[in-house]
Amino acid sequence: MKVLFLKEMDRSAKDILVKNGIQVIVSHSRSEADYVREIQRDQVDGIFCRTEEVTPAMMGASARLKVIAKQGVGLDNIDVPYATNNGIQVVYAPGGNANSVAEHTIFLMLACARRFNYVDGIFRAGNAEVRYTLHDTFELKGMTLGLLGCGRIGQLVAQKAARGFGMNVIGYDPYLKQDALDAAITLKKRKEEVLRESDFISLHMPSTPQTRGTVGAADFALMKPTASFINAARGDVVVEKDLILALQSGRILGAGVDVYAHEPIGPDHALLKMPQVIATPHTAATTEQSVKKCCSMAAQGIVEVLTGQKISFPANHPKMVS
Ligand SMILES: NC(=O)C1=CN([C@@H]2O[C@H](COP(=O)(O)OP(=O)(O)OC[C@H]3O[C@@H](n4cnc5c(N)ncnc54)[C@H](OP(=O)(O)O)[C@@H]3O)[C@@H](O)[C@H]2O)C=CC1
Ligand SMILES: O=C(O)C(=O)CO
Repeated sequence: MKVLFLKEMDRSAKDILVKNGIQVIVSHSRSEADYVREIQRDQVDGIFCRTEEVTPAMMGASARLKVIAKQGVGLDNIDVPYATNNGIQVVYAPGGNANSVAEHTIFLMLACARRFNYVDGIFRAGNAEVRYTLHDTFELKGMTLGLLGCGRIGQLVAQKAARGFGMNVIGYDPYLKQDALDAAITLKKRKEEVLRESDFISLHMPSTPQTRGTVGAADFALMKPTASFINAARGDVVVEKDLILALQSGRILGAGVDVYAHEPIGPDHALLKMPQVIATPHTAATTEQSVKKCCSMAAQGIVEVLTGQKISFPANHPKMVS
């Protein structure tokens, strides 16, 4: 049995697979055509990905393909309907990176509240007296955080924000009920209520055909002009040009952004040009703990599909789609 890693993965993934008699091939391809050639040549049983696209052409290139594994949570880079229709299982790592992303979200909020880019830039440029001219910085305590999407990550953010920082947390999630949620969150029936009442809006919903492009100018228009927008979920859920305009026009105060409509972005991207934007290059889940956990969970999923053996532990269990 052979599994193709679309990029190099953490050692933990390879160790689990090799221990279970599965050969690992690490790809050096960067284009769909090259991946297809490799998959065709090696007739692999599995594909292991991070955020690389896994397309029907790639899945169709090996008659032996039984499993796609994702080191992470968002499955928007995998054509799941194609996999399902062709009997290919998709395994992933729900919750595996939730704490890292929740901590990163808090970091983005704090950095916005303290105008970190501005202060850091001016300090490095030689002005250590910026405290005398600094304005518009504030504590998180007492502020209202509005979550759009209250799943695993949203609920962890809520716990940290409410219990760690004394924030009020409200949320919108059309698929969850109040009694299924962490007590830190007060669920609102309408997204508009959350947008109007919050000092921070933080996005934690997946990118799906239903959510793509659903946060735009009308939503930014409802936010307080003193509010900041945080996105460590997916860039294409937001109409990025509307976010840029809302920031450039001062319609909203700032933003903390980890994900973009088209990744990777270059140094000339408008979001990187604004001091009121704290930007990271999709690193919210990039911690040692999260990478190891997600790699192990996804690798366990591959072993279960390819060998039929159950090796998982309840708290660290991969989820199968299709
Ligand atoms: N920046 C990064 O590195 C990372 C980003 N992510 C992103 O974060 C997303 C959330 O992750 P996680 O919390 O673990 O996932 P979960 O599935 O646990 O939570 C997502 C929640 O959003 C809900 N939801 C779906 N559509 C909407 C909507 N229109 N409005 C409000 N809520 C909605 C979902 O409902 P339902 O389940 O019923 O669809 C679910 O309750 C991932 O899908 C991924 O894209 C995740 C990890 C790392
Ligand atoms: O888990 C995910 O969805 C990620 O974006 C990891 O980088």
